[in-house]
Amino acid sequence: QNDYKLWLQYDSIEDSELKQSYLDAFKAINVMGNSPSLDVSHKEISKAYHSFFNEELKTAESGDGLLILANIDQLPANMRSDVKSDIENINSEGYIIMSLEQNGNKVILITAKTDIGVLYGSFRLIKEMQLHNDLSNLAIIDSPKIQKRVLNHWDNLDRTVERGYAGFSIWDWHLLPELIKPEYTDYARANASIGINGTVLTNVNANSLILTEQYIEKVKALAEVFRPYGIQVYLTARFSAPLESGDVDTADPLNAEVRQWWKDKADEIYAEIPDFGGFLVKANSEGQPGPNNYDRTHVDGANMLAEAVAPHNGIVMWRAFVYSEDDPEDRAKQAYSEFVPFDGRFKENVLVQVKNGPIDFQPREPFHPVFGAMPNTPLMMEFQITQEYLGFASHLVFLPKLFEETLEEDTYVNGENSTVAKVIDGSLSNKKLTGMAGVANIGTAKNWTGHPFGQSSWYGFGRLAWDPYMSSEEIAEEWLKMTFTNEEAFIYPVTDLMIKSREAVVKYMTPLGLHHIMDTGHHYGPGPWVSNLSRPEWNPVYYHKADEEGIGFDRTQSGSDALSQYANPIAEKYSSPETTPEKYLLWFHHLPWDYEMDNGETLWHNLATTYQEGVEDVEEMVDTWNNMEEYVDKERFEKVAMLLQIQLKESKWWRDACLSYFQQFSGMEIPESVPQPEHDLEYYKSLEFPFAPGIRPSWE
Ligand SMILES: CO[C@H]1[C@H](O)[C@@H](O)[C@H](O)O[C@@H]1C(=O)O
Repeated sequence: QNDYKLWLQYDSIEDSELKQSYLDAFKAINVMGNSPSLDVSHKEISKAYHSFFNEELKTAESGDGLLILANIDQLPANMRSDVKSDIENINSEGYIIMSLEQNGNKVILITAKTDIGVLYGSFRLIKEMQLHNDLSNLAIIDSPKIQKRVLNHWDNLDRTVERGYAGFSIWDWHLLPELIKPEYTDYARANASIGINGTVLTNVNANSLILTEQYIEKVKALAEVFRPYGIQVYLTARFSAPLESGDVDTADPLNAEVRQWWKDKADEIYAEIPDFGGFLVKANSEGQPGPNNYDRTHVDGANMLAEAVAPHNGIVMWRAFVYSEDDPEDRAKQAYSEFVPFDGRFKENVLVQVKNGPIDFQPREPFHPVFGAMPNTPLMMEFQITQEYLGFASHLVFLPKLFEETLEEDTYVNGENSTVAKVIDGSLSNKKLTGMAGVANIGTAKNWTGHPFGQSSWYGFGRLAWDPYMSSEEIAEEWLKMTFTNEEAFIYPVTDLMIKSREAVVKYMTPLGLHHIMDTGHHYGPGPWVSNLSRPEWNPVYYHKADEEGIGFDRTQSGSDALSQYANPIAEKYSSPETTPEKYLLWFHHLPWDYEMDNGETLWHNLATTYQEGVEDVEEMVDTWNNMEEYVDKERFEKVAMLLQIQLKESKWWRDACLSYFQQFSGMEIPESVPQPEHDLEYYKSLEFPFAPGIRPSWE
């Protein structure tokens, strides 16, 4: 029950002084105007009120302690003038929450330029109470800094979820449009509460069936549930859909009939779903069709779709996650070389969607060099909330810490302080269209995300999409208070646990800049020995390049020269191992096992001790959590405790398997402070995981 409610627990407020102060400030509600979004705002506030105070929220026209909800257009003139200058400072989704005097009464006003702004303000007021903040003198003005804040569901129409570890897809296509599950509304509430305003319902490895009349009707039903919550639906467009429909015999983006097909398709969708968001496209990547099949470019493909949705204010999110034959020696270079030459040639309503790093959602990657390198193209950030490479839903990893690290990185393209966050919010080169996408970790699991702490990464993604300058610590604290309890003796240690969890996973999986050494195609557990996958770039050996000489990927001039895709001073600084941050050492350099590091010890020694530190970090997480029993309900306490034991066991598995494997090449002893591996290498190699389709995608 608790676990289902996510961060919308609305725990009853027990502290009598606090409760009284809230009841003094907030006695009744007056919703001015009428709309579905105002209705759901009213409903949500009433629900929270009842839950906090065990009292029904009354409506009233006036009086002391009144909460007024109104779009600015509905406000009486005197109140409008009270917030006149603030209104100029918010955007169409922003809101104002103000304590005001009215005819001798104290009231709280939530107002905005749109009803969705009022809804966001309503969730904010509720949150102020969840956080136990003071309500007596409110002056909150807030607007999202990024426009398109979108979840990407890698959900297939058969309800498997690619890289999903929390059950099946929540979209019950078979029973739609008739059966509208309460989960759809709860999904919308949760997303609206953190400002997510878009959802791509279908997998980027797309199925063109979703674009047929039968499915559009189902999509429409979901769009209707989401609309009052300010959430637009988007679909993935399979590039070969016109061809597969049988209407035309090509999908060439420069073919007139194909262009017309997409225009007609867009018209058909918009006739049913007038606020349809647009398309997300994975083209010419991992077996997906695309414009290259017809010797056309990504620009040709994206612009064709952009033209089709433009009359309806739709957008196209065109993914930069592509491979290229041009730089076979280094996959990290491929997206840059495929996309940067097209800078400035995409239509206005195209966002190029770029993963945070140049490889693939690793525990740690340097930022993607495309950020900053396409000043004339709107770039959308793509983060992965589901933990494909980070222990699935069995490991506790608070991802906002990872997201924050990327957003804070300095690209230096316009001098110092040209951060990735500024690329994404458009401020660095004055972009009109901005966006951030998160690959969802949501499924039919009773608690939505499998691991109870997986909810915090969903929550944190939403918060960072709203404000990419937020600190991950603040996010963790908010989430913990809203999800569990406000007790300080719980909040401080568990915030700390969450913050450290990200570095822990880096240490016990891929320390010192190692990457993509996970097992075969499912990516669960260690597999540094894997070398038999059909594409060389899918094999761990391609990335760590361990041999008798050393370990690491040389991306300097003497190697793949991927470093030259970054601006100076990065390119210069990272060209020598001495001046490369240790966290990226083996990302950029191939170094001998006895290379001496800052602490005077060899690379091998540091590799081994860092693996061990990762294990010790998890031990600390286990201890911290075990001390929290009195603050958490039994069900969630025990679930997290058991999962942490799995994480501990698997951190040792990672350490032992990787050190056994790498030791064959280093020929050096495992330092004394690190336990000897429990098994021999053959044992680790022999472990098999027959994961279900979805977790292991069908394109492999
Ligand atoms: C949806 O496909 C995924 C694929 O499962 C995954 O292993 C890889 O990380 O990225 C692909 C992508 O982002 O397109």
